[in-house]
Amino acid sequence: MRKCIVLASQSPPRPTNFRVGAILISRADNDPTFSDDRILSTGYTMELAGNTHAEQCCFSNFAAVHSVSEEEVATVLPVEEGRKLVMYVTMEPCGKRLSGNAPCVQRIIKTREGGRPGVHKVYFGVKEPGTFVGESEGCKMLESAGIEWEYVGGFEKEILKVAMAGHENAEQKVKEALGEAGGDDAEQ
Ligand SMILES: Nc1nc(=O)c(N)c(NC[C@H](O)[C@H](O)[C@H](O)COP(=O)(O)O)[nH]1
Ligand SMILES: [Zn+2]
Repeated sequence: MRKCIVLASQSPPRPTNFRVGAILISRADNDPTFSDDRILSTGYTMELAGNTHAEQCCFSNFAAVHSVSEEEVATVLPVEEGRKLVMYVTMEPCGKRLSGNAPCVQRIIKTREGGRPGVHKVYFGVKEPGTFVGESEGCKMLESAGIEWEYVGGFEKEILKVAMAGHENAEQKVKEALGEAGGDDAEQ
C-alpha cells in the first residue's frame, strides 16, 4: 500500500478526480508473508494520456509491454499454477465515473473474460469518498463478479491527503472524508 501511495503522489493534482496509485502483483498461493510477490505492473492517475485512472494505467502499461491494447490485457496476463493475480490500489476501484469512461471495476472484471483467472483479489486503503459519485459501488460490483476484496486500514489520512491534493480546500475535504471513512484519526 505504501508503494501505491508513492505512485499516487506522482499524479498531477486535479479538482475533478482523485490521485490514486495501483500495483498488479503475481502472488504465490502458499506464501503467507507475501515474500514471493512479483510486481507485474504499476500505474497512477493520469500517468497515461487522457483522463486515465490508476488501475487503467496499470493494465495499459502491462498491455503495452506485451504489445496488445489495454482492452486485450486479459490475453497476456500470466496464468500460473500455484499463483494468483492481486491488485493493490490506494482507493476502492471506481464503479462509476462522472466522465462516463469505463469504470475500473469493469476493467478488472474484464481480466477474467474467456474463463481466465484474471485478477483474483483487490486490496484498497479507502472506500471512494462521496465527492463525485456519492455512495461507491465498487466493492459491490467486485463481489457480484466473484472477485474478492480487502480493506487495508491505517493509511486513510495519507491516502486521502494525496488523493484530494488538487481539490478546493483539500484539508477540510480530507477531514470530512475521514469522518466518512471512520478513520481512527478522523477527529484530528
Ligand atoms: N479508483 C480510482 N482510481 C483513479 O485513478 C481515480 N481517479 C478515481 N476517481 C474516482 C472518481 O469517481 C472519478 O475520478 C470521478 O467520478 C470523475 O470521473 P473521471 O475520473 O473524470 O472519469 N478512482
Ligand atoms: Zn477508476
